[in-house]
Amino acid sequence: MEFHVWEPVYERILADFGFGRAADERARDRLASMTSPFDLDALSGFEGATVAVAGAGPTLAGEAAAAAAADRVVAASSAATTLRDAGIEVDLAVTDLDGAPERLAGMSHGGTPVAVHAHGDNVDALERWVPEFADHRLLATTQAEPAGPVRNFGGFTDGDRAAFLADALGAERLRFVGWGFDDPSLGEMKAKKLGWAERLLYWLESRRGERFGVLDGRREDLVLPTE
Ligand SMILES: Nc1ncnc2c1ncn2[C@@H]1O[C@H](COP(=O)(O)OP(=O)(O)OP(=O)(O)O)[C@@H](O)[C@H]1O
Ligand SMILES: Nc1nc2c(c(=O)[nH]1)N=C(CO)CN2
Repeated sequence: MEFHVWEPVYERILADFGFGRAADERARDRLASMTSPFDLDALSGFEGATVAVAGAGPTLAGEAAAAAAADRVVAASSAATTLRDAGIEVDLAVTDLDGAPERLAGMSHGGTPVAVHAHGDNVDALERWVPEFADHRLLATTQAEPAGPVRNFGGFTDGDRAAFLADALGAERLRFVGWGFDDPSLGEMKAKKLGWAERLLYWLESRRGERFGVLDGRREDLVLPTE
């Protein structure tokens, strides 16, 4: 997604959470200084594919077979390790290093590409964990304006960024596994972030002309983030 398309939505997210753009840019620049450009050609087989987008909701373990049935699997944060533990190959993990960073770093050395995201509240985690990843398997991302090796494909939480990445890689169909928007176990902040994830997925499906099954029965209460 072009940054000028993402930017107005990004500004709304910043305002809603009270996050600062300058802090995101500092984090992006720190990540840029620690990483090198990632060749997207390394992510083959997404073009025209059915891609499972795995979230870390409580239903994930029970839906692992649906992930395995897809052509490609993109998994958010701890969903990547859950699938891995279930014996399912993950083609791309997406993380802001909030959950299971050590295991994700290990997976990168084992061959899994990992999109590592910089934002204003994870600079310490970037400093601590980025050097532990296999450099050539680390795709650096930002929610601010892209700079140097750090890219912006759109999206906010790990899960919806995984979906925007699959879209950018040319996926034909997205199938959501391990997503639960009404998860009562989530604290206030996580629930609010998941609310934005849902809205962003609604935007993505409308841009793609697709209907994501995970949003069935929910659209009437959703407002596009551009409106
Ligand atoms: N019920 C759910 N609970 C938590 N995450 C969910 C749920 N449903 C979908 N997801 C998606 O799974 C992603 C990974 O969640 P996880 O708790 O492992 O990561 P996280 O690093 O805390 O996420 P983030 O930092 O993006 O909030 C979330 O970013 C969200 O997009
Ligand atoms: N500045 C900032 N950006 C974010 C944050 C956050 O806590 N702070 N959390 C995210 C997903 O958990 C994604 N982006």
